[in-house]
Amino acid sequence: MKISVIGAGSWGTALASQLGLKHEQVFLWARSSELAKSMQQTRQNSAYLPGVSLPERLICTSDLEQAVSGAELILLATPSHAIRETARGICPHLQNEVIIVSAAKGLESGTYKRMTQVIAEEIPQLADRVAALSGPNHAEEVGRQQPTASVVAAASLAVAEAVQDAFMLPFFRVYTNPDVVGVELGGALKNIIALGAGAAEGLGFGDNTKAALMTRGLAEIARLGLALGANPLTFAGLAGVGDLMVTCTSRHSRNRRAGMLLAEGKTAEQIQLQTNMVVEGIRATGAAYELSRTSQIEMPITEQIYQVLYEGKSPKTAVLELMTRGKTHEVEEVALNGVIAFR
Ligand SMILES: NC(=O)c1ccc[n+]([C@@H]2O[C@H](COP(=O)([O-])OP(=O)(O)OC[C@H]3O[C@@H](n4cnc5c(N)ncnc54)[C@H](O)[C@@H]3O)[C@@H](O)[C@H]2O)c1
Ligand SMILES: O=P(O)(O)OC[C@H](O)CO
Repeated sequence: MKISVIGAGSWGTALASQLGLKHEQVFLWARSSELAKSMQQTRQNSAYLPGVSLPERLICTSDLEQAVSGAELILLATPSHAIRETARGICPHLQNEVIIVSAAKGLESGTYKRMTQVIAEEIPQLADRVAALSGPNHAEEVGRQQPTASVVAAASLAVAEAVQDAFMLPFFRVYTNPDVVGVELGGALKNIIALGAGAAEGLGFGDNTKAALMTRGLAEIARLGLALGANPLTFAGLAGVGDLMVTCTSRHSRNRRAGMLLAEGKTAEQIQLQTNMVVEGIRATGAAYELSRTSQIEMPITEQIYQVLYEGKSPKTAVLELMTRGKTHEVEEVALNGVIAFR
């Protein structure tokens, strides 16, 4: 089986190196020919995942046609803002039976679409063979083969199981879930709450504050998810609370670190310029804020983080406004297709 990983950032590199342990023909495509050459020679991606050795048989290339032609499984691991152009770029080189997996966690700016929707639009002939991989997965730990659980979502069980089979290793356990909407929204929206958790930490607040943000953050993620057609139970799983926990607390999280910089008074623009790595939560906040307005869903934490990122509000004021907003109930049950969900 030929597998291609498109995008040689931290996540693409970690997943390619994992797949290279299991499959004979694995290609890792980097946009930069220098990076591809250096990875091929040194067996390291020192720019994005230093300290992780790439398996000998992994082929690193910047030739897109070489990477994808004849592949049976293609993993798109660029940042979410590059997924549309990446899907468009691979399209002419594809064979019919290929499965495309999105590893990106974000929503498209302007359209607010999920990544599998974007891919299906660009490669319509494969719309029923597109899946999303998500969960509490930091590249730095997967690259070092630390026990990790992940979830693959696809409308077709056969597609989800094919991806599950391709990725399963003793240190990487993959579950399937038919709820593509919930899995993708969980992965994209937790980054917003992680910005808040980092900001709270940067302001000197402790564990109570972080727990409150994570719990109420999950409530608003589930509220929007429900409105957009997700199964609310997905948010109790790996792509929901699992990823929220890891991103809000891990030293590896770029979104959490970005939040800490917000607390120091840095702007979103300054934070992006300070790192070569993507901070998905910044764009996701804009998308979620617009979605919450059009769906008339209350997302107070997202709204405050939006105002900090895009309107210059101070994180301290945002915390005060969250704490002093009108009183409300914690749990409101709603019935949805026979499932009891919490609002
Ligand atoms: N890093 C992780 O631990 C992790 C885990 C799970 C999911 N993800 C998700 O995976 C996606 C990629 O994240 P990452 O951590 O690998 O990012 P990264 O910042 O480490 O690397 C991004 C890579 O994408 C490349 N890139 C940027 N713009 C591009 C474009 N227009 N076309 C092609 N390539 C482009 C960069 O050159 C770089 O190689 C994100 O959506 C992220 O949320 C990351
Ligand atoms: O480093 P972050 O904040 O982009 O998070 C990476 C992954 O999404 C964690 O699951």
